Amino acid sequence: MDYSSSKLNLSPKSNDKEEYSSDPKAFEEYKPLISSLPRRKGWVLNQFYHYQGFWHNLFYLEGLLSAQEHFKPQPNDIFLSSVPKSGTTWLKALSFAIMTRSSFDASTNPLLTTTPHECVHSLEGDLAHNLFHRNLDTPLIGTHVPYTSLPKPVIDYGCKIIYICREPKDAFVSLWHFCCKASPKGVELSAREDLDFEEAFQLFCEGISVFGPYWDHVLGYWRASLEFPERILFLKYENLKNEPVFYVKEMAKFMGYPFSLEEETKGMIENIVDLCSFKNLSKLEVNKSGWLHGRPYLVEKNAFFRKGEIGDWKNYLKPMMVSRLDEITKHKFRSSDLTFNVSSDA
Ligand SMILES: Nc1ncnc2c1ncn2[C@@H]1O[C@H](COP(=O)(O)OS(=O)(=O)O)[C@@H](OP(=O)(O)O)[C@H]1O
Repeated sequence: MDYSSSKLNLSPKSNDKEEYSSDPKAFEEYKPLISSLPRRKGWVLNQFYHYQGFWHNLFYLEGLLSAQEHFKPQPNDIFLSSVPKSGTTWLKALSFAIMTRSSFDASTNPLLTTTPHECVHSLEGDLAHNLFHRNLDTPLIGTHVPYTSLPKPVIDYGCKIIYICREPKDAFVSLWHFCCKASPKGVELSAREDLDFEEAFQLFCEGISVFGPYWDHVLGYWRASLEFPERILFLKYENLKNEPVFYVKEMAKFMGYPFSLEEETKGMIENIVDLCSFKNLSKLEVNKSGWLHGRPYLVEKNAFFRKGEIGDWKNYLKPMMVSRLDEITKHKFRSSDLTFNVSSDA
């Protein structure tokens, strides 16, 4: 099996415009709708469009519209869903390693030579921009699409979904760093307008971030997971970080690939946790250098591996910012029993 993205023909072209799609004609039909949507200044790309209650950049919006119209899942597909910067890369790696563990040993796993984002393609990104051609060997699909915007067959077929979320202050800090490393196509990073931290913070608080409002995205999947617990597994980055073995076991059970007693005794769960750890993945050559293709902006693969810690917000947010974000989180989640440890000492 070749998990690289080369088959997908998603390499960035040197003349890619700032807001491009892989084949502009493929999305022509969505132009009238898109041009009628409310829009705002985005973070990396110029515009965010407001669609079905969430903010999207053009590339992913076109992908989403196409997925809503054309995408047919297989009933055994498992969707790995998240708001950006909540643990997507890690979730992809873990799910891929769980699902493929009988096909590979420690020295042959594709994760050693292929990035997690190329092992598990994204619905509104890679797949939608490549007419949904996919590798059916591993029925895993990544997505940042909000629950209420998922293509209807994903819900109707009862596809399983694993959702990961992260404490919002850490998610914001991670997103800001990532956006500083991403550059619109055709624009040198050094020539790019700086992304002002305070301005990004203000936008994030107003709900204007990619696939945001952040809180609404989390709440959508949280409520759905309470309604359909057999179909949606809701994870928090912090819990996965603190108790990886427990949660990897839960994930495998949920996915329908439970660990046998023999596998557990042999330390298979620990092996997967180690393979997919930040420490291990971030030092692999494949994740250290080169560009990740198939994105609407230019970004190096190492931008997906920064620190991988809980509580890095303490190094960036002023006290006023901390209380503002904590207040928004409390307010937004007030009618749910969803909590993050929002105290400033977390
Ligand atoms: N294996 C592993 N373990 C723990 N943490 C990890 C791992 N891989 C990536 N990361 C950290 O996750 C942050 C990136 O978030 P995402 O993967 O959701 O980004 S994306 O949505 O796919 O663009 C980003 O967090 P920050 O370090 O806080 O910026 C990454 O460093």
